[in-house]
Amino acid sequence: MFKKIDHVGIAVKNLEEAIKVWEGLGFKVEEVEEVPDQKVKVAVIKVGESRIELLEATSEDSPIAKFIEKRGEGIHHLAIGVENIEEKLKELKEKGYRLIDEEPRIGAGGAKIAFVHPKSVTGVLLELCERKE
Ligand SMILES: C[C@@H](C(=O)O)C(=O)SCCNC(=O)CCNC(=O)[C@H](O)C(C)(C)COP(=O)(O)OP(=O)(O)OC[C@H]1O[C@@H](n2cnc3c(N)ncnc32)[C@H](O)[C@@H]1OP(=O)(O)O
Ligand SMILES: [Co+2]
Repeated sequence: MFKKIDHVGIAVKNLEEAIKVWEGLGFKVEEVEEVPDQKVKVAVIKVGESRIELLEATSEDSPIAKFIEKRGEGIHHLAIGVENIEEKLKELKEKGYRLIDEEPRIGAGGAKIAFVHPKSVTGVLLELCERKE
């Protein structure tokens, strides 16, 4: 059911500056994409079978803006690749996990994504991600 760690999301104040820092480490940004539905701009770094997602808010009311206001820059969410996101959401709902998204939404790279509330997952914002590889 779980395929792999799809990506780790990192909240950053300024994407261009963050890209310089991460590329200085030797990583390579594959693409930069805006995801208006999530009010974010994303820089994707491939690391083996997983990714690092650098996230900048595109509006004041972006979840990333609120997160940085409260906690500063840092790890924001953990995304796990799943075979069938609808099935997983149904299972977690039945088990009483607090779903932020009852239905999947479209995320970076056209993946189907849905979030589970951090209060239900030991303080971790969990993203389920179904991606056509
Ligand atoms: C591009 C796409 C993709 O992969 O394709 C993405 O990733 S988009 C990535 C951006 N989109 C998202 O994050 C969408 C899902 N996120 C949300 O719906 C929101 O950010 C929530 C997670 C519901 C939090 O929003 P809310 O307005 O409730 O903020 P809040 O500060 O009042 O947070 C409520 C409680 O959750 C905690 N909290 C908030 N954000 C957290 C996070 N990222 N990790 C762990 N805990 C977190 C706060 O500390 C607070 O706990 P205390 O009360 O104990 O202080
Ligand atoms: Co993500």
